Amino acid sequence: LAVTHSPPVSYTNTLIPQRADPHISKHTDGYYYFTATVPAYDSIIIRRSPTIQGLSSAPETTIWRRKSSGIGSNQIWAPELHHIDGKWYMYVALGVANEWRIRAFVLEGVGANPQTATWTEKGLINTDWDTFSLDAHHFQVNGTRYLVWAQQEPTRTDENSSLLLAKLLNPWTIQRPATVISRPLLSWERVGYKVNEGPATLQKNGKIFLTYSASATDSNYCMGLLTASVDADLLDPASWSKAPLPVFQSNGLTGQYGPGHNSFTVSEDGLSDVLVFHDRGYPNITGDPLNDPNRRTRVQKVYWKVDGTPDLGIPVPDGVTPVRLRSFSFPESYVRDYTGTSPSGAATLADTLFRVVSPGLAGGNTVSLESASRPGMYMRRSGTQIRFDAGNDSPSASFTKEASWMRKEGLADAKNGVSLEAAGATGQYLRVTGSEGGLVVAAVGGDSTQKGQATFYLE
Ligand SMILES: OC[C@@H]1O[C@@H](O)[C@H](O)[C@H]1O
Repeated sequence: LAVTHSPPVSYTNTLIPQRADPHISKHTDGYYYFTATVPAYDSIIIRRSPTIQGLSSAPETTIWRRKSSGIGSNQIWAPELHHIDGKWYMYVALGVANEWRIRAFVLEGVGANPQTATWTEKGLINTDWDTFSLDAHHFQVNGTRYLVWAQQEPTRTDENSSLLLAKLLNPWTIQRPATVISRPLLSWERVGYKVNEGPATLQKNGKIFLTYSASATDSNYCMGLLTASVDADLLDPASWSKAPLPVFQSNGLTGQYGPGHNSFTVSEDGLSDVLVFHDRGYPNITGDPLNDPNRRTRVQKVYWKVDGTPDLGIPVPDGVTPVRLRSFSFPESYVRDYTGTSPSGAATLADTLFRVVSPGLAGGNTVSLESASRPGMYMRRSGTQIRFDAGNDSPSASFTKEASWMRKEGLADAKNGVSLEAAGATGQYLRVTGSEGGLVVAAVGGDSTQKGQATFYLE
């Protein structure tokens, strides 16, 4: 299985404050379309931009507003915009005033640009049960259109929602009966509320990866992963295997809490998969988390494991998204963060994420590598060894120099690779010593092995 390697992405988080359940989709007109839940739960908005980062400042159009009575006169949750057979469809959960009655609903939009399209109501998605239903997501596999959504099963009222799947007869009508493909049975799915919701899909390597969110929408909120083969009978629950542990969750070191209700899109160059999700920048919430307006939209790159499955890693810190440095000499190993003077054990994706700080701590045209999983920790040379140490507000001159590097063309691949020469130590380069990721700083002569050890690909 060919592992997907793609150039780094560069986005700045937070992308959009106070926008939850973010849905970004790239359309054939070259625009990214964004919709999400607004804190007042009273309208459906759309933004568009030729770039993902541009969505942060793009004007927001309201295409639908809360009604005075009936369905749509209360919560408006988790809209998703899909273009199907030449028309736009907005899947959204709508509530009814003065009662806890939320149901999945569909709007249809006619017009090239959904911000100016003519929107009409196609009505409720008629499922088998008249119960709490939300977070409908449309996807297509081998030409068949499916809808997956969250709904409370009438026989399991001690739980809030399971994930249901059905074929679509048309964009607003499912083929019944639907199939339950996942229930909130694992401990991490049942903290605060017993929830499986916010499904999203990504297809690659002959597989369909369905992420979903679990537990209450506070810092316990996290994401799970269901996987099936694209050739399987997706309506057979046995076709889906569930990851036993969360694949994305709160991270105190990066300051990200309750990440979830994601969508997937692709980078501008079309080469990278991009995870779009919401979280908060603080763990503690007073009152019902749904009344806290600060779920914000964030984006980061999806990496792929050698077994062809997605690796979401950790929610990265605020600021510019990090990169990985893959070794030229040891193609499946990466520069990694570690404590002490050498790495031990297998590296996680998180260990290999670095922010390229430019200019570096030594200023000028140096760069520094800051660990994204341990913000504030910098890669520095200590004699011929490499350590990761905390920079502080007034780092010593020796620290800034030892933690700064000259970014050069790759010694073994000038076109695509990079090499890092120690600032203030001409000819001394960062070199990886083996597939376990040990690092040294040493001279590189004409020897191709040494040049290879000193060359990295940014991802
Ligand atoms: O944001 C409103 C709701 O909160 C989450 O629980 C759901 O996924 C979403 O529909």
